[in-house]
Amino acid sequence: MENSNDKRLHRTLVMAVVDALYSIYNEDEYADKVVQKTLKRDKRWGARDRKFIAETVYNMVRWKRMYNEIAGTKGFYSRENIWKNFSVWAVLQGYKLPDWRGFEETPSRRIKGKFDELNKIRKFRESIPDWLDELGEKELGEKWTKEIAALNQQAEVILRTNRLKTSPTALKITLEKEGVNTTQNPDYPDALILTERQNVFQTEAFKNGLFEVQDASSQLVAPFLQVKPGDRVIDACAGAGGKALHLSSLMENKGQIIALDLYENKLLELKRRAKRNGAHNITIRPIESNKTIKKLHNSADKVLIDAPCSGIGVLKRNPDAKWKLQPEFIDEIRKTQAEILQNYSAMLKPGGNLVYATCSILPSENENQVKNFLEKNSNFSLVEEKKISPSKTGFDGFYMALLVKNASK
Ligand SMILES: C[S@@+](CC[C@H](N)C(=O)[O-])C[C@H]1O[C@@H](n2cnc3c(N)ncnc32)[C@H](O)[C@@H]1O
Repeated sequence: MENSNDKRLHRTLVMAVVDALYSIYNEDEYADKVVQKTLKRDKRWGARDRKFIAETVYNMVRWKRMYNEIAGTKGFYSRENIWKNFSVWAVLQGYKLPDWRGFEETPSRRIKGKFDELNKIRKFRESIPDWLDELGEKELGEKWTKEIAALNQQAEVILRTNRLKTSPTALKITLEKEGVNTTQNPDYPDALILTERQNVFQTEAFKNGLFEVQDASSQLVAPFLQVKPGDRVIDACAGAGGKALHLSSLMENKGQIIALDLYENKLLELKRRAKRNGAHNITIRPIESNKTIKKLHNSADKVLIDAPCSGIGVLKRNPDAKWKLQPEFIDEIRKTQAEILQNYSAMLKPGGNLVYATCSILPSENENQVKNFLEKNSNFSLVEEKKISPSKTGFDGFYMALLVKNASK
């Protein structure tokens, strides 16, 4: 906790934070979208102002339960309650509270005492709902304590070099010329990690398709499928195409990638991104019914199932998901995962590779799904699996399993 008396709060910035939180809590809007919109509100805001708004909103969402407990504001989110939570945040950050209406009776010493007390209990310390804390402990045992702590750290901004257009070394130099400094990590060959958080979508390098923003763990999924130029690949849950674009780059634009998803709007976004990336070997196909899948039976050399999941592995990126996720949703998504794995694996040719991946760290969405699938499908075998731990890597939590469909059956 910082304790500097010259830290001052600026009313317009605090108002922007309160408005943003109001939208996130009451209008069911995603935190990242709300922050983006809020930052556009005043062109005079400089880099420090923008940083204050973005970081404060994320931190207040991330530690919401802790602030609710201290401020006594559980349950509903009137502006008055958001101001109360804000004053708790400000006291804990060492701000000298200005003489504004609403701040007069803030009990600074009691706030600090209550914080120390609650900090001893994991569900308060990590600011998560009871059910999530119970589920994490049930599934991961002792490991949960470290993982949830890591998932509460702010995510770094990571770029994936588009090798269809450039190399990581060349991109690093190009970005430096645009004022964006990055570092490399030998474990993630295509990745450039920003040394300082900034908006990279405005760079010419981005507009020219030289990179995409993609977490380091997520960058391990496409290479795990072991594609080669000329393959026919199905990306069965392609969404807006983070992995499909990477596959295209690994395939050097040769062969074919069929990108499927239930939602056409996501695939249309993929198409726009593919154009910017110069990725010409991706065809999009919305899944209209089981017929779409049946027509593709036994047709692919490689299948990627980047399955819909709880997203618990990417909480550092989406802290509002802690409040939006419901246990019933996770129960449903497990059923969907099992169905997808069973039905979509049939699109693979004998001898082909299948990768099942999620951005979850829960065994029930990961290795247990694969184990159940293998028990029912003796014509598949497990080649390798990777469980990516946020606490060990500092990046998102991911799971990926490489399966092969036996050639003889
Ligand atoms: C983890 S996201 C995919 C992310 C994407 N592959 C990427 O790298 O950017 C899972 C995707 O599965 C899609 N989905 C959900 N249910 C599906 C189903 N039954 N069949 C196919 N896709 C589905 C969702 O719309 C979502 O885009």
